[in-house]
Parts: sequence; C-alpha cells; structure tokens
Amino acid sequence: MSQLDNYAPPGKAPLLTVEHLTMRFGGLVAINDLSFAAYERDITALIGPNGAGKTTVFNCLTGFYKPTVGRITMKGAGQDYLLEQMEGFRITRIAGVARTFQNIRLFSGMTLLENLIVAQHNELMDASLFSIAGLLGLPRYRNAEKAAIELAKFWLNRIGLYERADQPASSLPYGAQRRLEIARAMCTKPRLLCLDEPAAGLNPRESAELNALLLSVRNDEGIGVLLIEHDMSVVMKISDHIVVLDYGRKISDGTPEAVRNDENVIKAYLGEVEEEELPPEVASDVGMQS
Ligand SMILES: Nc1ncnc2c1ncn2[C@@H]1O[C@H](COP(=O)(O)OP(=O)(O)OP(=O)(O)O)[C@@H](O)[C@H]1O
Repeated sequence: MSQLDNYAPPGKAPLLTVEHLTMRFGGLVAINDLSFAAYERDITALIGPNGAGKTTVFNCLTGFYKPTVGRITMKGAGQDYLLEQMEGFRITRIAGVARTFQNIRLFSGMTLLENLIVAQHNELMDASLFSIAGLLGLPRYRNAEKAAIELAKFWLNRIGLYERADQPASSLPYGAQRRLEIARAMCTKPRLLCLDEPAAGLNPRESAELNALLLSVRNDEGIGVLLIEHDMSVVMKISDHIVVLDYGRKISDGTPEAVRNDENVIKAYLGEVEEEELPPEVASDVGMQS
C-alpha cells in the first residue's frame, strides 16, 4: 500500500503521481486535496457521479487548467516532470502524456491516415528543420515522413480500419471514430494515455472492441492508461485500479473488487437507499449482487 492509495501493484512503479491537487473556480471547489497514483502498465479508472471533478483532473494533468494547489509528477525515462509547471504542448511532447476528449475531436474532413500523420506533426517539424529540409526533400525529412506513415498504418491495422485509410474520418461509424481517436493519441508515442469517457455512446459490440483495444494497449505497448468512464461494464472488466471521486474528493480507491464493495461508493452513486429497493439494472451497474 502506498501513501497515496490503497493500492500498490507488486513490481510496478507509479507513472503519474497526483499529490494534494486542488482546483477552485471562484467559490467552487471542483477538486479538493486529491492524491492518487497511476502505475506503469496499469489501467487506472477515475470514476464518480456527474460533476465529481473527473474531467477537471484531466484538464489539470494536460495543462488546460493550472491547479490552484498541488503537485502532478510524471515519471520520465531519465527524469521526472512536474506537469503543473509545464505548457500543454510540452506535456504531450516531452512528458509523454496524451489524451482524448469527451466529445470526438477528429479532423473530420481529413482521411484516417492524415489524422494519424497530423498527430506526428512535432517529430515531422523537427525532421524538416522547420520546413527547410522538407522543402528541399532531404533524406532526414523523407525518412521521418516514411516512419510517420508506417506508424499511422500500424495503428490503422491495430484498430481494424486499415482498409479505410483513405476515407474521410467523418465517414466512420461512431465507435470506429472513437478507436481512431485512441490511435491518433497513440501516434504521439505516449507513456500515459488519458481517455475521457471513451465508451460513451458505444453499443455493446463496440464497447467489447474498445475493451480489447485498451487491454492490448496496456499489454502490448506497455504504457499506462488513465480512464474516465461511466460505463461500469468497461471499468470493472478492464481496470487494474479504480479511484472514486465525489464532490472533488477521493472517497475510495483500490482494485475493482474492493471498490465495488465499498459502502462509500455505493452511497455516492445511489444515495442512502436499501439494496433490495434498487432496480436490478442499477444494482448490476455498480456491481452489487441482486
Ligand atoms: N472552467 C470551469 N469553470 C467553472 N466551473 C467549472 C469549470 N470546469 C468545471 N467546473 C465545475 O467543476 C465541477 C466538476 O466538473 P467536471 O466536469 O470536472 O466533473 P466530471 O466529474 O467530469 O463530470 P461528468 O461526469 O458530468 O463529465 C462541476 O461543478 C463543474 O461545473
């Protein structure tokens, strides 16, 4: 057990450490003294009722908001990065944190392949020496461009959309657009992938495909995944560690098994009702036995 959590997986180190994070908007305290860790090669889920502060945590991690108080440390290969002190684009580029958003934000008029190449803009700009090498067609740029296309094709294959590489992103069904967003984030070669409600609006088959994709990202790429999700069929099946927020505070954390049996979690989601009064679909949503 760590100082921050009721969870410490053997043989794994924390990848992201959030300590005493507080975020105020005027008089509203959206996050209140929150501490937790997300471990390497783990899927960590951040759950909680609407308005609990989950997206605000993501916005603090990824530079959209500057926290009022707190420290957010991302472990790097050679050094640690204090994310609250970094500009947003450096958080992706240098600290290796990528994210998706609650609403799909693809470049809808671009093809699938182009969406994945745009994600590699930073590396391509470096290789082009800010356009000179690109304009002259120097090998340095040509090689980088080839590598970017290869990586894009690799991810299109992984998400089962290789055949549609040249079609516009807007032509994809909703679930496939979600997978493309994850592939685009993976093309930035992150060490931590942050996903804001990736299962929202998916049908059961698409949810199952998403689960398989996220497990393969964890297992095959060996990176950490931090997930905000309301769909408990996703959270309980694939998470290694769950952190539960309510009104900006952490009310529980641990393995799915520990969290689903925690009285505080059941109360936060359902209020003080008796278990036998719950409709069966609600009881199963929070993992309670009916
Ligand atoms: N930029 C902002 N300005 C003012 N209040 C904000 C801002 N962003 C978030 N909030 C408030 O902070 C609280 C937490 O919001 P947040 O979006 O983080 O919750 P959430 O857990 O992600 O909710 P949901 O599950 O509905 O997406 C809410 O009361 C919200 O209205």
